[in-house]
Amino acid sequence: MHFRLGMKEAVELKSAEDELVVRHVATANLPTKYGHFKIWAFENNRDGKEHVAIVAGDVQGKDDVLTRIHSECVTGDVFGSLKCDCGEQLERALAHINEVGEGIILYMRQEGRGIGLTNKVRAYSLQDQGMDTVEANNHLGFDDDLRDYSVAAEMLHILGVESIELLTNNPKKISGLRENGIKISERKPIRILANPFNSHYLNVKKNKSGHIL
Ligand SMILES: Nc1nc2c(ncn2[C@@H]2O[C@H](COP(=O)(O)OP(=O)(O)OP(=O)(O)O)[C@@H](O)[C@H]2O)c(=O)[nH]1
Repeated sequence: MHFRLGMKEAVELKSAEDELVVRHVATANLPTKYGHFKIWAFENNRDGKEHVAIVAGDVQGKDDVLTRIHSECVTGDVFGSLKCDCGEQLERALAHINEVGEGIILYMRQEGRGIGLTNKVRAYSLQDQGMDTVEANNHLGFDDDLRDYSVAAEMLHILGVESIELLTNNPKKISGLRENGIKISERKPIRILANPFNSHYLNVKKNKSGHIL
């Protein structure tokens, strides 16, 4: 059956769609070495960026859902770089959520704290010359951290969780999500052992960027 929309309804529908930043595109099964998950694909209507949620169990309508908001780190997540703590945190989170049997990882395409992969490599090159992670960003003309959590919050709203326990050491993630209407019942620390290549980076995160380490 087809309905023809009047001009007024069509305009109202268009503006409601325009307000949605992100839309859910597809969901599929994702068996992994950490356990069996569902993968939800999302697309940002404004910048076309693709983000995914990795979900264990049925989280719709649930409280205190164990959740990690993970920003993309190709070097750490894919290549096993020892310069940061990203890859290990992602693995820990996947294993932990699988153990609990219910939870969410949002994998946000915010590479390099939002500056992108090429600029992160530029920043790494400056770090090779002695700058720390914050100084390198600033030298390139960027703030330390360009991330915003409104898209992540919208994805959590679409997944239908009531409240979350957030796996993070970063207080800005907590305030950024809360500002966007997400209830966080608890922060769960995510502890990683330092190695000789990332210990300076972790100290800078603690002393300059406010991470709880
Ligand atoms: N610009 C820049 N980005 C980096 C560097 N090292 C790692 N990153 C990025 O930092 C981000 C870290 O993401 P997350 O692990 O989700 O966030 P976090 O701020 O460490 O907070 P938690 O892990 O939740 O405690 C990723 O996007 C990495 O690509 C660096 O030296 N410079």
